[in-house]
Amino acid sequence: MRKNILFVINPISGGKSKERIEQLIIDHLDHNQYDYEMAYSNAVDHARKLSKSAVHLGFDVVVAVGGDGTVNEVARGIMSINADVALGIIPFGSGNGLALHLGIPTNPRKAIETLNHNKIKVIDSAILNDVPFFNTAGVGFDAHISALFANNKKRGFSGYVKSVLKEFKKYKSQEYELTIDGEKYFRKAFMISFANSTQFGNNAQIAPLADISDGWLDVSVVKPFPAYQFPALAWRLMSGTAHHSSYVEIIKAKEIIVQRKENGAVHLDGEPRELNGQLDIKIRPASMKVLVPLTK
Ligand SMILES: Nc1ncnc2c1ncn2[C@@H]1O[C@H](COP(=O)(O)OP(=O)(O)OP(=O)(O)O)[C@@H](O)[C@H]1O
Repeated sequence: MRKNILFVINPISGGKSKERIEQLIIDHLDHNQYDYEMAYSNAVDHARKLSKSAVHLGFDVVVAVGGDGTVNEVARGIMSINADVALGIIPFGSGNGLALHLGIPTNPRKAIETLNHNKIKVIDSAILNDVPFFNTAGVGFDAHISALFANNKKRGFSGYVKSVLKEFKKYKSQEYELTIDGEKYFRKAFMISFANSTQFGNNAQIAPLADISDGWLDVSVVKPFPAYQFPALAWRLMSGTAHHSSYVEIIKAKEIIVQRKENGAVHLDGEPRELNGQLDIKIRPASMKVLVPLTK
């Protein structure tokens, strides 16, 4: 049976031109299987609305052409109406954490070909104060960076690295009270990630043992560390060995309540939100269908 597929293209994600994408879709999508349409998001939250309308209209697949923020909006749009509709991803962001975790090629032609294979993986998602996320959420330094980076017109990896190095010198770790599945943990932390997948993006693995379909989140607490340890920790992230660092503690969780001494930025899939007071994070097992490569 033929399927209807909508491509939701974020024109600004990753600071990358999307000029070629329409032609690549025309050339490489299997037109025997799919009737396609394309739409461009024009502002924050528009991709969610486009995706929601597509599901209302009976589309079978909605594809996010962008990074984790676009994936988040498209997936939220799907989930709000009918979680049986599949999410596709053509990675075009700065980090592309979920796509990289799922093995979706960063080459756009290959990512389009992945859609033709029709292989579905059912993944978990999670909610933070009722807002869904699919890859990682967090508080502390990475949320602070995502808040700064969101106001920076120049997206992309090099801008990100510059912000990280500049802010690292100034940032102060904070105290948190975590209630993880009923048990209390008091931690001073540089940052805390609530990881559904292994990585934030760019293969930086904050929770190397996370499994996106196991019904658990990995809470990864990065403790305060001396500046000279920064390169060693960065190496641990990039080599998938963060769990072996004495500065990293990882706790499996289904529900986490976070109390903070000071309010501060929170990120969901890399996009910042100002959320004050208590944070309540819960896993939603097997709640989203994603088109993935045959090998996954
Ligand atoms: N036309 C637009 N103008 C401004 N912002 C937009 C537009 N369309 C979408 N957005 C917003 O762009 C934000 C960033 O998108 P996205 O996260 O996909 O890219 P990225 O941050 O470069 O990649 P990653 O999250 O993988 O690092 C999203 O939060 C989305 O709401």
